[in-house]
Amino acid sequence: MLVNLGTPENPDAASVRKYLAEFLSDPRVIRIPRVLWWLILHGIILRVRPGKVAKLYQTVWTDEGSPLMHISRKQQAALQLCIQEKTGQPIPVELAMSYGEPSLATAGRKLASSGVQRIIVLPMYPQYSSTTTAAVFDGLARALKPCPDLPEMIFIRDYWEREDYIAALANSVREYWDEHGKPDKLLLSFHGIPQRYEDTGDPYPSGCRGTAQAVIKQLGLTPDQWSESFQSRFGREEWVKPYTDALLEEWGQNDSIHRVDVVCPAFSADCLETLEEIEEQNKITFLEAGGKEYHYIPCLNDRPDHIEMLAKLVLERAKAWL
Ligand SMILES: C=CC1=C(C)c2cc3[nH]c(cc4nc(cc5[nH]c(cc1n2)c(C)c5CCC(=O)O)C(CCC(=O)O)=C4C)c(C)c3C=C
Ligand SMILES: [Fe+2]
Ligand SMILES: [Fe+2]
Repeated sequence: MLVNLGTPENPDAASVRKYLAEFLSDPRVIRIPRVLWWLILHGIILRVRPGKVAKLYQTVWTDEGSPLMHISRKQQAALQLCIQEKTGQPIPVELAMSYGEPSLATAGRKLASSGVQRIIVLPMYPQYSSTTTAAVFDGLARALKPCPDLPEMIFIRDYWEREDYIAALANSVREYWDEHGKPDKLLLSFHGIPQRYEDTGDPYPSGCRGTAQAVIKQLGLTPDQWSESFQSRFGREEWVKPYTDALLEEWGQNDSIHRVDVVCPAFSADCLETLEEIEEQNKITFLEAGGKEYHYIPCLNDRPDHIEMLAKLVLERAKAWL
């Protein structure tokens, strides 16, 4: 079972409101006292944000729907094919989303009721976070509550330390540079979390820093040729730094930095946060601050080396079962 975050059904305010209401009600995501948060969420955020964010979704929406959903479906199909080729067995790959459809409940019950007795759960987050990976765990446990006969389950916690994952990332950057030349700076921009979450034990930022170090080592870049940063802040509290937008603004003003390339290794699939925030908004930030050239390097999506890596990851865990 592949699991990703989820996305609105349509790029309109009503769909985005429904999606945000579910996402932002998860105590793994927003950690402030429930009653206070309920008042803020329903009193302010869900009145103002859906309309604004729906417009952003419209800029990245495709004929096949939300990029995140469309790419997740392609990953699902490619992984199923790859596993079949490797094992000779038609092992079903189900797709589920933490928020929205196909929900963990829909996918979990479908598998359980079709007689599946062993499930490998693969949250599509290379770096573990309490806000994402643990939310999948909670959601699955909740979804399976009505099920009297639980299947056996393996829950994959993270996979950023795998050599083949790091190699796929490095390959994607190298291939991009073969075609488009090299930048003055490579920015590895990861989705952020509040600093308070790291301070109270969420290991996600350290996983991101570890990922960056490993990729950079494979690319052979020197310290002046790259940076890591954290994007997609939400709310007023301090998030993990450095902030992607602030760093790009600073680089734009720097006369010796003409071209920047940005890659987003915390995302296994392109989505609003990469295609709108990084590819569109932050490009404007960098260019308006004085930068000359800005390139966004896509996520691993359904690249063959990504799918191959995911298949190996899953089959290694399933070894005792096959
Ligand atoms: C590594 C993955 C992610 C982490 C960690 C993460 C933490 C996190 N996110 C929010 C708030 C929002 N995120 C939103 C979109 C979004 N987030 C991720 C991934 C991670 N989030 C993805 C893949 C997406 C894109 C979904 C899509 O439809 O394409 C949004 C919705 C958009 C918006 O309103 O801006 C919010 C809100 C918090 C608060 C958080 C950690 C505490
Ligand atoms: Fe997010
Ligand atoms: Fe965002």
